[in-house]
Amino acid sequence: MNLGCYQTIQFPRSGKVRFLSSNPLKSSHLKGIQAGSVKFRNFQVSQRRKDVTMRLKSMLSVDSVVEMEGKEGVSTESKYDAIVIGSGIGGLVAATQLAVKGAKVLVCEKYVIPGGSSGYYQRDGYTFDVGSSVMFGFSDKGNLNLITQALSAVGREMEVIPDPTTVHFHLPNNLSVRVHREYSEFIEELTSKFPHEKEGILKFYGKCWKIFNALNSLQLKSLEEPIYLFGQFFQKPLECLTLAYYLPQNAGDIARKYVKDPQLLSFIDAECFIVSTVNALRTPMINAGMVLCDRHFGGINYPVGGVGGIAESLAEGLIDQGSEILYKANVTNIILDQGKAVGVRLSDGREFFAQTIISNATRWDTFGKLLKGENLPKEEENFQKIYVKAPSFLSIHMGVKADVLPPDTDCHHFVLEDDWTRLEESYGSIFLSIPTVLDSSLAPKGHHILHIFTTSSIEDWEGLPPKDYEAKKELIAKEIIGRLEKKLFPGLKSSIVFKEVGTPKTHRRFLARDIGTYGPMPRQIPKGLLGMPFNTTGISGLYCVGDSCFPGQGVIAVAFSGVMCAHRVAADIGLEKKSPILDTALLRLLAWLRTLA
Ligand SMILES: NC(=O)c1ccc[n+]([C@@H]2O[C@H](COP(=O)([O-])OP(=O)(O)OC[C@H]3O[C@@H](n4cnc5c(N)ncnc54)[C@H](O)[C@@H]3O)[C@@H](O)[C@H]2O)c1
Ligand SMILES: CC(C)=CCC/C(C)=C/C=C/C(C)=C/C=C/C(C)=C/C=C/C=C(C)/C=C/C=C(C)/C=C/C=C(\C)CCC=C(C)C
Repeated sequence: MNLGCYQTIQFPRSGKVRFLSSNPLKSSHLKGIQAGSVKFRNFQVSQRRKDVTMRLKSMLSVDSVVEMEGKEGVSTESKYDAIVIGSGIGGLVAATQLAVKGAKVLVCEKYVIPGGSSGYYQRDGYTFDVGSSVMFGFSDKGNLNLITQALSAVGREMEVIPDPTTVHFHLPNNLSVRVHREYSEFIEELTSKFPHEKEGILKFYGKCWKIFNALNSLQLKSLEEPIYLFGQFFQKPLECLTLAYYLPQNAGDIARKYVKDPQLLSFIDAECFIVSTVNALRTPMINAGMVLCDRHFGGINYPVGGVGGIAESLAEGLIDQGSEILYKANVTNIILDQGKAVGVRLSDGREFFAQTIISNATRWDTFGKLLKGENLPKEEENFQKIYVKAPSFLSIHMGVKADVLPPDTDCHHFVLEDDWTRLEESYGSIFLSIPTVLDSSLAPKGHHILHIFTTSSIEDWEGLPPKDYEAKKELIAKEIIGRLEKKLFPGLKSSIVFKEVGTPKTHRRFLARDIGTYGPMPRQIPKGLLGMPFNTTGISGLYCVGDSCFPGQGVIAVAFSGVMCAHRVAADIGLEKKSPILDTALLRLLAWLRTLA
C-alpha cells in the first residue's frame, strides 16, 4: 500500500501494519493496526497528519485512527543510548533488554520484517519458518527459558504447543531413535537399542544433567561483568566451579569415558551435529548439556502461528518501551570517531549516532564489511584463527497433501541412511521439520508443510549462469526429496503442491550472513567454549551479539548472548552497577583465557 512517502507492510499473521518512510524525519512515526484502529505517533505536520488519517481510514477500512503520545522521531541528529545493527533474535533480545532498563535504542534492520534466521515468509496460504524451528528455552519453568523471559520482559507472552518428540532419528543400520519429551522414555528407548551400554548411557546423560542443573541454578547475565560474576561465584560456588570445569571440555571426550560402542558414539555425534553442525568431539560440553537436557526439562515448544511470531512480538515490545526499529535500513558502515564506535551509516546515506553500537551481523561481516579500512583487532584475529564459517544450507520449503504422512508422524526428523561417515558431508544428512503436525493453521486445510534442509557450501552455487543455477537447484532438491520418499514417505513426490528451493546464496541475500553461513564452527578440536568471544570487542563502544558470540549457534544461545550484551552495555552506559578496576582486570583475564583455546 502506498501512502505518499509512507510505505506499509502488513504482518499477515497478526494483521498489524508497519509504516516505513524513506524520509528520515518521518520514518517510524506510525505504528500498529489492530481491531479496527490505527495507532501512530509523533506525526509532526498536522495538515499532513489529517490527510494521512483520512487516507488510512478509507484505504484500510478501519473505524478510527489513534495518535499515540509522541517521542522524538528518527532524525540524523538523534542520539540513542544504543544502535543495534540487525533484528535477529540476538539483536532483538539485546535491544529489548536494554530498553526495559531505560535505554533508548534504535534497531536498524536490512530486511522488511524482524527475525533474521528466525523470520518467516508466506506463500499460497502457507506460513514457512525461514530457518529455526526447534525451540529450546520456551517453557514456563526454570532459569533457562530465555525466550519466554525475553518476551515477558516486554510484556509479551505467546501460546505454545508442546512437542512430544524433539527429533526422530533415522540412522544407518536402521537405527531409529525417538527423543521423547519424557527423559525416562528417551532413556528407555535408547537403552533398548544398546542394552549393553545402559550404564554408560546413564553416566553420559547424567553429566549433561549436572551441567544443566548448574546452569539452571544461576541468574544468567554477562560473564564479562565482574560484580555479577563474582556475586554468582559467592552465592553458588559449586555450580560455578562445575561450569568452569566443563567450560574447556567437549562432549565427545566425556562420552568416550563412559561409552565404548562405536554406533552409540556415532549416535551421540548425530545428537551434537543437529545443534552444532560438527560431531561430539568438537561440540562444547556446556552446550551439549544445555540442549540434551532442556528438551526434557522445559521441553521443546512451538509457538502458535509459527516461529516468526517471536521476533514480531519482541519488535512490538521494543516499540512499546519507547525504542525504535527501522526496516529496510541496510547498515554499510560503522562510524568511528577517534577509534570509538559512535554511529552507523546506511546504504541510502542516512547516519545515526549513539553512545554504543551493537552488531547482530556475524563477526565476519562486522569486522570484514562494516568497519572499513580498520585493522582487524587482535581479539578478532584470535577468533578467526579458532573458528571458521560453517557451511550454509540448501533448504526446500514444500506444501504437500496431508494424506502422504502416516498417522502419528513426528514434527522433526533427522535422516542419515547408510553411512555414518557422511554425517558432516554436504547433502549427507537431511533435517526435516513438519510444523503443521503441531500447528495445522500454518497450511491450507488438508495440507502439511515440509521444511527440508541439508548442509551445502556457497562454492557449489557460485559462478553458474541463471539457467544452470535453477537446473542444479531442481536436480539436488529432487534427489533429497527422493531420499525422503524412499526412507519415510512413499508417494511424497506426487503429493507436492508447492515447492521453493533456497541455496546458500539465498541465505546470504536474505539473512545478510557472509557466505550464508550457519555460524562459527571450530577449525580443529576446540577447548570447549573457552575460545568463544563474548560481547565486547577490540573497538571501544562496539559490541557484538548473536551466534558468533558465546555460546554460539541456536536461538536460545543467541538469546543468552543478547541478555549478556545488554547487561554489559547497560553497565557501560551507567544503567547497571560497574567497577572500572574490576572490569579491566576481568576483561584482561578473559582475553588471556581465550588465547589458551
Ligand atoms: N535453521 C537454520 O536454517 C538457521 C540458519 C542460520 C541461523 N539459524 C539460527 O539463527 C540464529 C541466528 O541468530 P542471530 O541473532 O545471530 O542473527 P540472524 O542472522 O538470525 O539475524 C541477523 C539479522 O541482522 C540483519 N543484518 C545483518 N547485517 C545487517 C546490516 N548490515 N544492516 C542491517 N541489518 C543487518 C539481518 O537481516 C538479520 O535480520 C541462531 O540461533 C542460529 O542457530 C538457523
Ligand atoms: C567466565 C569464566 C571463565 C568462568 C566462569 C564459569 C561460569 C560461571 C560459567 C558460566 C557459563 C554459562 C552461564 C554458560 C551458559 C551457556 C548457555 C546458556 C548455553 C546455551 C547453549 C544453547 C545451544 C548451543 C543451543 C543450540 C541449539 C541449536 C543450534 C538448535 C538447532 C536446531 C536445529 C538446527 C533444528 C534441527 C532440526 C531438525 C532435526 C529437523
